[in-house]
Amino acid sequence: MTDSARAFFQPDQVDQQPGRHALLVRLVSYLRPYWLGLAALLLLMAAGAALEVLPSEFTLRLIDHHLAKGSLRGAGPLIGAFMGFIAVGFVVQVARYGLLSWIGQMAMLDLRMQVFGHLMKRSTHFFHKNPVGRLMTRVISDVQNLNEMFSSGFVAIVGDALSLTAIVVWMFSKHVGLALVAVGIMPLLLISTEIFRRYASEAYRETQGRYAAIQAYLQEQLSGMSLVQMNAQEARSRGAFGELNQQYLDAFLRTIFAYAVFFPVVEFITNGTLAALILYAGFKLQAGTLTLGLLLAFIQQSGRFFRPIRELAERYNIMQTALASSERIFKLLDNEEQIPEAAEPKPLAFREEVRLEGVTFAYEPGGRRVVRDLSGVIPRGRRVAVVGHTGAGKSTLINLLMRFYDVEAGRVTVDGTDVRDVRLRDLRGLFGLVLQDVFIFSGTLEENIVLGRPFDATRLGSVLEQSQLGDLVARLPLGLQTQVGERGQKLSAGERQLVAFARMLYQEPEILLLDEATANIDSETEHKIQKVIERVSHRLTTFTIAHRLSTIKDADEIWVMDQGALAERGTHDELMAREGMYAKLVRLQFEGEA
Ligand SMILES: Nc1ncnc2c1ncn2[C@@H]1O[C@H](COP(=O)(O)OP(=O)(O)OP(=O)(O)O)[C@@H](O)[C@H]1O
Repeated sequence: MTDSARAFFQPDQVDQQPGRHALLVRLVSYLRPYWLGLAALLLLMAAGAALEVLPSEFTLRLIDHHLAKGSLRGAGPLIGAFMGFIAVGFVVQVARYGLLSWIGQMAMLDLRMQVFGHLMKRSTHFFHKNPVGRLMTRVISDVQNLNEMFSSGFVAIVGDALSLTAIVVWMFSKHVGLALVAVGIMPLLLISTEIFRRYASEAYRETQGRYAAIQAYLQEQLSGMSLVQMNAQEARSRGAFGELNQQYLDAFLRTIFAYAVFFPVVEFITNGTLAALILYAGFKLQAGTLTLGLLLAFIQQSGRFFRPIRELAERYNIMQTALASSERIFKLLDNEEQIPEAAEPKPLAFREEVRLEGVTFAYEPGGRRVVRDLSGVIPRGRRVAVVGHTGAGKSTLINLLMRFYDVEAGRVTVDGTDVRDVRLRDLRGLFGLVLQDVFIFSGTLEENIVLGRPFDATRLGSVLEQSQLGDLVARLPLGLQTQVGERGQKLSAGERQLVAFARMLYQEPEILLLDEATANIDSETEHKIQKVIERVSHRLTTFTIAHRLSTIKDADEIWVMDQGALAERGTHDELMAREGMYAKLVRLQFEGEA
């Protein structure tokens, strides 16, 4: 992998250590709509905690009151009550689990929708900087981590704390000495948990970032697999993937090491405490100040007592992962890279012209100017074509017209109104865009043409005919209802382009923006399409970018771009007579074709 690619796929590091408090406060705000459910959950957890001590109470009574006397006579009500409590405990557990999952899932749904909605408003620039796989991790894994935090971290810690309190209260109420021995372990456990936490948390954060990097790389490689295979780049791809995986593994091994040491240490401490408990009880039993039933009940209870403390580190990790996830999600939600909407949008009317006035633009602030002081008019109903060398800035003009980017200097106007002063959707609604790279959604052919706009069978029929798609539809057994596959893979490149044409015509735009739009179509179909364009361009305004100059000979005005500036403009005949850059381009192409 090259250094630049490596940098692109690196995990997006969060700038600073998270302000935990602020993160938690912000996270909790997502639970606010479900406060009633949360209150019920708290009650259920309190009931669950009270039920925690019941088995020990049962052991104690059964042994001391019945078994110690060598008979189970009269134990019926005790056993009956215990069974009853088990049934109640069962219902409480089910309700608690159900409610917990419901609240968690609802909050996650809200958050996921918010993140997706936020992504939809980001600018093209933002998407060029952030790999798709990484953004997918935000919406899927990171949000899922938050759900884990809610169910296994945050709420579980509250549940554990309630259980611990119930157990400690029970222990002290039964035997202060034994209770002190059991509780005496706590500082030791807490210290070892803290040491573990410090070591593991950094490695854990890194693991998460590395994971997102693998996902981002994988997504890109899978999308471009045919290119990889075509160029025999499998070994290189595998190498790069291996490198990312190795980094993930290294980080992961560090967390595993922490676990490998931590759990035996905790086991050692808890077993030691159990031994101390039995030793202490031995003396007390001899002295007759303790019953066997109480000792067994204590041992039983101490198992429940250690479990939450032991799990604290696990819960902490879940919290840590989730906090890192929330930090990344919030960083994304706080990203404001978007094309700003006008504060007081003006109405948009296109009756006369779209005008570029001294437009200058660079993709990166302070970077190379891709368009330089360019002025031009696209009058309504006219056909303007742009030609020029590769990289001259032709497609960039489309980006500026549709406001995928904003100009650095100068302005773009529609009937005198700056495009920055009108609503984005109004502006973009003016244009119908057909690019060389057509994006097709999975779904049916019809869905791809109508694209969520109101269905109109007559319009669809006319569009099919105009875009020369009718033949294809007639050939397909399911016609318009044919599934086109992911990114339209079941269609040929030319067919995809015809679909893009149909989609654009169905939209009924006022201005057609065509960027190399007929590049993938065979000559015969292209000829037909040119006829369509010609026909619609009598009622619509067209702005065409073309490499094949024969297709734009009839344009009302041709702009010849050179390194971001307009080198020449005029009709085909005028430009040919000028013997300048355009004439040279035409001649070159003519010779090439000959
Ligand atoms: N998103 C981007 N970020 C940075 N630079 C870009 C970006 N898109 C395009 N460029 C650069 O801007 C310049 C103009 O690109 P543009 O796509 O407008 O050229 P073009 O004239 O349409 O070329 P072609 O005929 O090959 O389509 C190119 O040098 C390109 O490298």
